[in-house]
Amino acid sequence: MMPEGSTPALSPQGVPYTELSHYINADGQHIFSRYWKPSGSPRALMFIVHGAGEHCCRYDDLAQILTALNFLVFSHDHVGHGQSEGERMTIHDFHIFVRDNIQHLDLMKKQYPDLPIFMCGHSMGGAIAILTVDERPDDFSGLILISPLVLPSPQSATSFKVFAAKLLNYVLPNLSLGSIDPSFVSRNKKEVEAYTTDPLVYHGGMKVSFGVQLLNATSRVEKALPLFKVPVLLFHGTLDKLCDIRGSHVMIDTIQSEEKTLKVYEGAFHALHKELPEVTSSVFQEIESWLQQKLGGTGSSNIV
Ligand SMILES: O=C1N[C@]2(CO1)C[C@H](C(=O)N1CCC(COc3ccc(F)cc3Cl)CC1)C2
Repeated sequence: MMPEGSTPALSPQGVPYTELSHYINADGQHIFSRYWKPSGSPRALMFIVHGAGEHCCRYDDLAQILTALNFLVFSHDHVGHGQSEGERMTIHDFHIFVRDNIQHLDLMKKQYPDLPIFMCGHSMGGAIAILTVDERPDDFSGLILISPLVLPSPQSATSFKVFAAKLLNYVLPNLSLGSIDPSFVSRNKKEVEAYTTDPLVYHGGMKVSFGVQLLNATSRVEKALPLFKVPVLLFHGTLDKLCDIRGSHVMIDTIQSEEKTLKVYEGAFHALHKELPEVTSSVFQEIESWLQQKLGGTGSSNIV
């Protein structure tokens, strides 16, 4: 029974959190979490980190591929996103995303203390992933990045816009910089349609204050790269207009990891895991073989 007079906390969609898997972050906010479990006992954990304005349930396809490899996949909606609490796409310090990531990581390490852990981040989620691994390098066996935010794209952050954003942040932090153009997300029309019609995706404008936090993130990422040693598998499309492919080239040239691979997809847009079939199937195959090689041996459900 709920204590006298208190109503159950509801998700932004009006669902009681008692009915949703979630954890409570350091600010007391309900963070919607998601788990995809393999049929057999898991041989490793994969922590998926979503990007700006979207949510973790958009990673169902990737999660299915991974559970078939006997990975237990877990993720959550960042504060201000999807089914988690918090004003939509509003953050006063980018590190909050990293802090909440580490809390979820520690919850899962407690439950599965002996399993290797990998992380996969897309776009802004790539920046969050890089900064999470940078804080806990010994906790991760590898990092997969799908068009990560390392350098802001010249479109979204011209030097004037950067200057204006930082100045405006003091006077009009809630001014909108405009919303993400769905046609930049993918060449796959069905995926653009899915993105545009997804009620859990935030389609409002990006606040100046959020843009400034993203710029903070890119400078923190650039400072972290020279000390980065975890194995990395990177993917980027040459026609990505949302996150500059130069960021992935800078990353692959700067990190100290012995194992580092960058796969470039000619002509591809931003969300490579939701691109034209030949791109997305190639990305999933590359991820599968990279993980199998990291874990040594097949271990997939079909016995060969
Ligand atoms: O499938 C997917 N992918 C998504 C959506 O759905 C793309 C989105 C995502 O994370 N980003 C795309 C937009 C980009 C804007 O960047 C800025 C804007 C203003 C500014 F001042 C400084 C920067 Cl850096 C950040 C990263 C996740």
